[in-house]
Amino acid sequence: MEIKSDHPTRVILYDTTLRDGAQREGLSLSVQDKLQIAKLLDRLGIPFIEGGWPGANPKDVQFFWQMREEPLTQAELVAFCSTRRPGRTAAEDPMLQAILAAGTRYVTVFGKSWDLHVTQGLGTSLEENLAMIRETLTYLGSQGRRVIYDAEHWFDAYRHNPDYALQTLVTAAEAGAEWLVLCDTNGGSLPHEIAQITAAVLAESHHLRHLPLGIHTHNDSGTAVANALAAVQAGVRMVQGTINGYGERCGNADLCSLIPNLQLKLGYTCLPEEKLQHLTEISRSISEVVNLAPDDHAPFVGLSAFAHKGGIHVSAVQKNPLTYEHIAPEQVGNCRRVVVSEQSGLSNILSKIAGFGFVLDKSDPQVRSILERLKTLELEGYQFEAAEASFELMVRELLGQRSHPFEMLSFNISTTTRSDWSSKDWDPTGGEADVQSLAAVKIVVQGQTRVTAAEGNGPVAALDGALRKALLEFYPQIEQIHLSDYKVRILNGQAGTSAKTRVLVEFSDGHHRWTTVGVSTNIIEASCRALVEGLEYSLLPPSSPLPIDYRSSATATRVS
Ligand SMILES: CC(=O)SCCNC(=O)CCNC(=O)[C@H](O)C(C)(C)COP(=O)(O)OP(=O)(O)OC[C@H]1O[C@@H](n2cnc3c(N)ncnc32)[C@H](O)[C@@H]1OP(=O)(O)O
Ligand SMILES: CC(=O)C(=O)O
Repeated sequence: MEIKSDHPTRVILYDTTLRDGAQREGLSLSVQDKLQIAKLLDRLGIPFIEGGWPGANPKDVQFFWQMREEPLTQAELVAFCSTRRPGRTAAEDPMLQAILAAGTRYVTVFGKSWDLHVTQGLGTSLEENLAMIRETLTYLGSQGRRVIYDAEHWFDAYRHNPDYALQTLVTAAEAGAEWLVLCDTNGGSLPHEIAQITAAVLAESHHLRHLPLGIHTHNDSGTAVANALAAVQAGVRMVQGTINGYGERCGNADLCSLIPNLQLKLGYTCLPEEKLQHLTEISRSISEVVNLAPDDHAPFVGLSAFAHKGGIHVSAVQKNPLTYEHIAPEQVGNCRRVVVSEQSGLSNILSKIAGFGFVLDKSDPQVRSILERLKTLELEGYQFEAAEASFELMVRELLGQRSHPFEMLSFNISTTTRSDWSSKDWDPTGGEADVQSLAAVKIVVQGQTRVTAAEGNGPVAALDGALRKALLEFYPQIEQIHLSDYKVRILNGQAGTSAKTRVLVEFSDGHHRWTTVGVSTNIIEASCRALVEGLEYSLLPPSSPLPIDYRSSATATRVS
């Protein structure tokens, strides 16, 4: 397929997550990860996917090799490399042989534009750098490769020595480049500078064989996306960036922001409309593959990008989403969320409890009592936006809809050490059971009292074990439930050992996750409250498909 920028509103996307993105500190991709990401980008409809620098490391060589077995469905896979080294021919340069061996139709070559880099980085003459650009591109062209030319440090180069910078671009154009990409490599430029310098390059188009221009920006000034948008508005037709803005130092231009801004705000076409709706899913899938927690606050695709917390906002959004949303979340495959906290008003409560199946009116005193209880508990240290399962149980309690599948009457926990504990080297893993906890619980389940005990390497594990022992007999589904996260926060540190502790416990049944909260001056009690609520929540019947309408009578009726 021919990838062209012949329509005035078409912007060609070029993804470099697998190359420049992989230069991010803390990110390391296996060949399998790279293959998976390439497929996700292909599915999103990205036309150019830069796969890596074959020859720079054996992993990238292997990746390109494997990609031959599993070709992409619509995207062009691109191999990346530098111009030849000074003082040798292109054909002799092993890097260029590795690039050819990668077997892609397109290659991207980066060359020096800034005289400072030529004399101090490469340690060669300005003439030799021009020869390196010319001979590399000519050689790759003679081997049947189509070349995208990345002009490294373009904007700094142009500011320092515009004549020489332009000579490098003219050289690349005359040597057969198909695209000239202006790179803000150090990420130091601001949008107005990008716009001015891009316009100056476009004014020289007749010397550049009227080749289309691209933009590649870094986020060191926090303006990578704005800079890329400024360049597009000035006339470039290719945008290079990475998913989630991964990249060296402060990252590259984030395609997850760029694409919707270009497409939904500025009227350019980058992706087919139906593909844009996959953006959130692809962003999160890629963060999963690279093993980095997604940024919840990322524009467009973050979990909180359309989460409304302030009561004023929720009230208005329910009347018309345009009041506090810049686009409809569905356009990028995200969704609107309402969170409950001390910042809530009645509208937050109504919206949230409708999700639990309860439909009430704003004028209903029960709604106000839920709101008041929420605010009182948040003052005591609870945090319900992070613990929606506890919030649902509290709502059910206040509406007389909490079923209490069991009741914990009391618990007793002891922790003992081995006799030689103080003389042993400390093992932070708890290793050889130097410390053991024993928990006993007394609970009533379906009218029957049970006393059970269990050991664990800590008090919470022992308590969890004892509770499960009692519950399994009545609720075998408890077997599937496990604790997936446990967070502790000291709320008033200055109070020392009598400070309040907030415990958040996350549970999972392998399909769903839910979180509960407990607050107490005693960390064991706070944990126990969160534990008990988490297990109780798992025993709630599945949400009723029809919400229950509390508006017309005291007795609940289903809304049809
Ligand atoms: C702006 C960018 O993001 S460019 C891409 C940057 N990415 C990376 O560097 C990741 C991959 N890099 C690597 O694996 C290694 O650096 C390699 C394999 C490329 C080179 O490794 P080495 O040969 O050991 O060299 P080293 O990394 O120490 O130095 C880089 C060399 O490339 C040269 N070089 C830099 N840019 C260019 C260029 N455009 N054309 C030719 N040579 C270049 C430097 O002058 C330096 O050469 P020198 O050793 O003669 O001084
Ligand atoms: C080519 C490239 O990655 C840069 O100049 O930033």
